[in-house]
Amino acid sequence: MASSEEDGSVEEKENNNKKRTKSAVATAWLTFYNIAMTAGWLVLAMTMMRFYIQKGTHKGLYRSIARTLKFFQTFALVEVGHCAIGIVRTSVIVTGVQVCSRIFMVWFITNSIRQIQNEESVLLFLVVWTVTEITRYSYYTFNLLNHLPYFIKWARYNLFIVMYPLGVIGELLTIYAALPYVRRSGMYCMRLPNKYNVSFDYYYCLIIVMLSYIPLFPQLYFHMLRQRRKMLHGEVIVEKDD
Ligand SMILES: CCCCCCCCCCCCC[C@@H](O)CC(=O)SCCNC(=O)CCNC(=O)[C@H](O)C(C)(C)COP(=O)(O)OP(=O)(O)OC[C@H]1O[C@@H](n2cnc3c(N)ncnc32)[C@H](O)[C@@H]1OP(=O)(O)O
Repeated sequence: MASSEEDGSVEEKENNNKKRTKSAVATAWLTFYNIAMTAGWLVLAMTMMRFYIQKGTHKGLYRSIARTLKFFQTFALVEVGHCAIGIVRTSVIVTGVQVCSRIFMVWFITNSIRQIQNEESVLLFLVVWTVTEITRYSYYTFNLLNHLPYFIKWARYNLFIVMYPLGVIGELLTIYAALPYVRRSGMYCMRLPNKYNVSFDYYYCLIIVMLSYIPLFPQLYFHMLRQRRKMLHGEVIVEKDD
């Protein structure tokens, strides 16, 4: 009996040690990740401001930041992994939709269709994303370091109220502007007959993507409103599992 109790406590200690090491490694990685992402989006903000001050126009701005934007926005895929392995307490689905829709906007819309890169709507979502991500990653960083200034917490859980709809407007207007070019060029389309016997029309795919904002965006927005109530007003919220 005594020996099994001893075994139990040794096992428990080992488990606790493993958890501690795992959480120390996870915290170190998350701190590094969030600092790198804050820095990346700050570089984007500074490049955009410098471009606008020097040229006095937003035309050509996308080209000047394209590489940095593609790198940091694509790297955010790591966040889906963070949720999947459980080192952050966020839904894989919510994070997955958020990150994938952004990657889609960058790679399959803005980067692929040169003719729309100078649209005002592109500038709108770029500015909104940049402000949001600098706030979000600096919030996570200071939070992990246990030195979170209240104004960053306030910004994280208030700015999105306006920024989220503005970002969505920018994204939807950009996809809408892309439609005529996609239709005319037939890009990413597969017409029958072909050896795979599959037909795909990117134009209709884009219309479906636009329509999918109707059910998906409110879920992300209400998720953030619940987070806001929890973080700023201390409300206990029971979330359903994925
Ligand atoms: C393939 C084709 C796809 C086509 C799909 C088309 C449909 C698309 C519809 C979607 C529209 C999206 C539009 C969007 O792109 C527009 C914009 O973004 S505009 C700019 C405004 N945006 C925002 O404000 C973004 C808000 N969203 C988010 O912040 C996150 O992405 C989200 C995952 C939605 C929510 O975040 P989360 O659930 O993580 O909330 P919290 O920040 O409160 O965090 C919860 C806890 O997790 C800890 N955490 C999370 N991440 C980290 C991290 N990196 N490091 C450390 N800790 C982290 C956090 O601290 C919390 O922990 P605790 O509860 O212990 O305090």
